[in-house]
Amino acid sequence: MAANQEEQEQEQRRRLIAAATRFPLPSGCRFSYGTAGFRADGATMAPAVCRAGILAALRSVKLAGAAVGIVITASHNPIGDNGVKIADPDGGMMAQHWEPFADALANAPDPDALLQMVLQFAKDEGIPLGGEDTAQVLLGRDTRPTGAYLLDAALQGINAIVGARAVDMGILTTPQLHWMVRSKNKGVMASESYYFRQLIGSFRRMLELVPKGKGGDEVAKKLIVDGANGIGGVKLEQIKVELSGIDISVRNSGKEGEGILNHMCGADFVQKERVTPHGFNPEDVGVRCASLDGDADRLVYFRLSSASDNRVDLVDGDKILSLFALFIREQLDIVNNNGGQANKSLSARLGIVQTAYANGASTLFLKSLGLEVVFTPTGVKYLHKRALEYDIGIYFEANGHGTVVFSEDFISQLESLSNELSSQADIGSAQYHAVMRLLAASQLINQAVGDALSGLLLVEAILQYKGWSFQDWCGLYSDLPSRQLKVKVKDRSVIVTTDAETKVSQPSSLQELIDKETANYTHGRCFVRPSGTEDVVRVYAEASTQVEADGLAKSVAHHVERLLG
Ligand SMILES: CC(=O)N[C@H]1[C@@H](OP(=O)(O)O)O[C@H](CO)[C@@H](O)[C@@H]1O
Ligand SMILES: [Mg+2]
Repeated sequence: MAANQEEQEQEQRRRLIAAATRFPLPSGCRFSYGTAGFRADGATMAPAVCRAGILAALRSVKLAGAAVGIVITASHNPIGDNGVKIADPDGGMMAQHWEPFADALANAPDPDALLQMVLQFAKDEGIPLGGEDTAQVLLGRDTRPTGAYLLDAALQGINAIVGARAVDMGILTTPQLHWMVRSKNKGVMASESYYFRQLIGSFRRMLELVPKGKGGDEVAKKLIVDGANGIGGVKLEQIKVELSGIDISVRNSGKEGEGILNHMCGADFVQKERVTPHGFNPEDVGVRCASLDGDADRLVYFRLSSASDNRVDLVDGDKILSLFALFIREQLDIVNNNGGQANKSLSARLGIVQTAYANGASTLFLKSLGLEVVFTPTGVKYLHKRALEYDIGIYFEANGHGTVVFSEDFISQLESLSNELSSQADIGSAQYHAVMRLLAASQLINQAVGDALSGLLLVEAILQYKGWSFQDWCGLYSDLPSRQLKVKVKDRSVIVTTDAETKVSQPSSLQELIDKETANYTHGRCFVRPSGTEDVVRVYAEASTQVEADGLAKSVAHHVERLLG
């Protein structure tokens, strides 16, 4: 072995031992890379975050030095929590087949075990350690107080891999960081100002394409946004002056003294509690409002129904998805039915992706439009992957996380059609406008991951295009009453599900009981699954009245307790 190579190997070993020694794993601590990466009390997270740094650098080396991302956030969870997740070079979640290694690495009991694990994994996966400039990792974090400390732990993890370079992108929304990773690998400027420019520019183009006479009055342009006292509010404050054609005021904006992150506010709170967030009052009755979560990757809309209490009419992820689907279908129809010239039509497979938590009324509505609707297990990584199988894939979780993904092939079809039409002086035609709207929408909506800021701007542009009020949108269909319950059991992994989590395969007696209970209710639907982020079993039930949905959820929860308690 060349002396130089031996030195580098020794250096690699030394660095890994040093990093692991600096952040020892407290005894009894166990991390699991779930749907949202590692997540726990922020004060206990440093060992997992440091090891996530090592992991991200290894992933970049494996992928020939392509940029990989690390986000330090615990999303909608309380301010004391924190977490870490890794973004792959395409801006999506880390490939699932690396998750078992992520778990093993995070739980390596001591520095030597960690070193052996990394060396073995590198050998098995063919990861060449010890080279120069072999990896780059972009880092972002949200506004949590433990963020700076954990960022340092992540940096030390990354620097434990020889040849890895860490780039701190600053305090960002989660989708901004995912966008930057994707952009970096596509050779686009991966800066915040470029991200903002893309959002602002494509939003402006969308508004320019609103038919004359639509677009609504000043009241329709008014929007109040609950920023969850997190980073989304901060960023929206930063760009709102540059967004013409819309009048945004931000509450719970994350400014000093305005309130606590995610406390009595934010998309998760509004969607679960169905009441106004902190900072809203009776004067807001009837105004269109939106709510972001703590890292701004979830978005829901709401309206305070009356001045006498704080209940809201909710527009959740399912209804945002429905609005997007209607809009895109309409544009495709305009493109394909205009003039009927076959050489100017677009063949596009449009697919809708939901999970079992999607309200049954939304699925019925989408299917009644003739759309293809498919289901995946819970978790963005499953939805996003499935959506990529279409020319245009639209996915949303009911809780407000989702986006619209366009295939590269479809984008080039759009671009050549727009060139063809403009060269034939067809730029005044409805067909040309529809093509331009689809192109602008593909620029506006984040292609890497669900993004509350870009989703909000697409919603606002579509409402103006359609000349729709909140009421028009909300009235697309009526949600079936539903209830979600959590059940604490000894070991939630005992439950195994199938058919996109809609059926329990083990213990089989449990599915029989669920079927029996469900049969007692009109429009009854019920499923149970172990949570991927909390130590609970979740029960979801739907029925034609709230009392019935509550009754079904409760009786099934009892069976879960009795069988697995
Ligand atoms: C019912 C529900 O809302 N589940 C959430 C929650 O997952 P669970 O596996 O249900 O704990 O957190 C995930 C990550 O944020 C999110 O993707 C998912 O939708
Ligand atoms: Mg989030």
